[in-house]
Amino acid sequence: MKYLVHMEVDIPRDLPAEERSAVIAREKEYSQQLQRDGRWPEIWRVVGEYANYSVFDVGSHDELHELLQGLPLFPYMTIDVTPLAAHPSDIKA
Ligand SMILES: O=C(O)CC1=CCC(=O)O1
Repeated sequence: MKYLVHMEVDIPRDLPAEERSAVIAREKEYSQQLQRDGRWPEIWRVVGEYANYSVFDVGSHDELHELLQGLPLFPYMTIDVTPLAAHPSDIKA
């Protein structure tokens, strides 16, 4: 099942710089592991914003929920999820 996910990041300004760098590094590692195993096939920066659009390819709503809750930046994010279905005009389908 595929999902379009919008993540907007808002890290509090008073978070110490070291903690900020550490959480961003953990986020990158977590994300790249999911990209490698195929569950996070697309990630795109939104131009001019600390936000991304991502595509997740997972087995269930519950699995996606667990993955999103596990994001190191989860406490600092606003997340919107759109479930995707096949389009009848898609020539790949
Ligand atoms: O920078 C972002 O958009 C938040 C994020 C998600 C995965 C990652 O590495 O950073």
